[in-house]
Amino acid sequence: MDRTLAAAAAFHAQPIEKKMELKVDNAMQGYLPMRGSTTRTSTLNANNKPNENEAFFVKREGEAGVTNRWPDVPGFKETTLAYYEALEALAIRMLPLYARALDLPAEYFDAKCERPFSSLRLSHYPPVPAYAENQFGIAPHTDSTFITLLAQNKVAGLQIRRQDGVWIDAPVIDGTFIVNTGDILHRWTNGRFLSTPHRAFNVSGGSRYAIPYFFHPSQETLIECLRTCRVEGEEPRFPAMTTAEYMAWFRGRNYDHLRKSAPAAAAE
Ligand SMILES: O=C(O)CCC(=O)C(=O)O
Ligand SMILES: [Fe+2]
Repeated sequence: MDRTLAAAAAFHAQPIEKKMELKVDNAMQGYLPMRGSTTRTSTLNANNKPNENEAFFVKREGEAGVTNRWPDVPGFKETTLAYYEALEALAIRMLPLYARALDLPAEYFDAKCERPFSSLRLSHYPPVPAYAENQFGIAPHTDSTFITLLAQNKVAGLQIRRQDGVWIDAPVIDGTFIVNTGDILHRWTNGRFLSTPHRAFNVSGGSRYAIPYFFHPSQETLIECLRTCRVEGEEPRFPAMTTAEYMAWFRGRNYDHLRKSAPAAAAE
């Protein structure tokens, strides 16, 4: 955790020209500049201002279609890949908990998440002394994931929205992870599991880094209402879509460099 947070700091400390050499591509690999995203998929808030953060994305090394881009930062590749592997293993170990909680066989999700279509995000939130109206470090949203494993931050700033609509500060507990349920699990369970609304600011006066690991099922896995999540005769609330289809829609809306090529379909 500490080493990966340090790698995030080292990456973002580079001059902007170096970072721009690895500018994010259509597969969401590389560097997303400041204000390069606006969280448009969110139904929580009319997000219309770009997010006050910059980020670097690492995808699953060795996965078909993945060509990670690596900066000239000593140890960066080794550190981030080791962290990636450890978090992938942790997420996979958690799958039986979800399966059992949904009255499914413990191994139900294992084969569907064999090659997780995941990513690691290394974000930098520069200090913003006073956020404007409707401006955030990252705007209110839910993640697209099955689950997100978010290493606890040394610098507070993450807030979570309770079901009654009140935003609360996520408690900072050293050495732990926050596990956020994402939209894929929400859809798969026909809305039974709620994806966690959250947002972040940085009013600390110094830099803030975050290293969420976004865990998704395999690309070809069909996310279709689980049989234990609806009663006989009830219609699924969400159309069935593969992980890859869902992600294409999600990214097309939120990331400026992908907007033109975004598929128009499938808005909820
Ligand atoms: O900065 C944080 O603590 C949360 C980041 C986040 O929610 C995201 O990148 O999706
Ligand atoms: Fe998030």
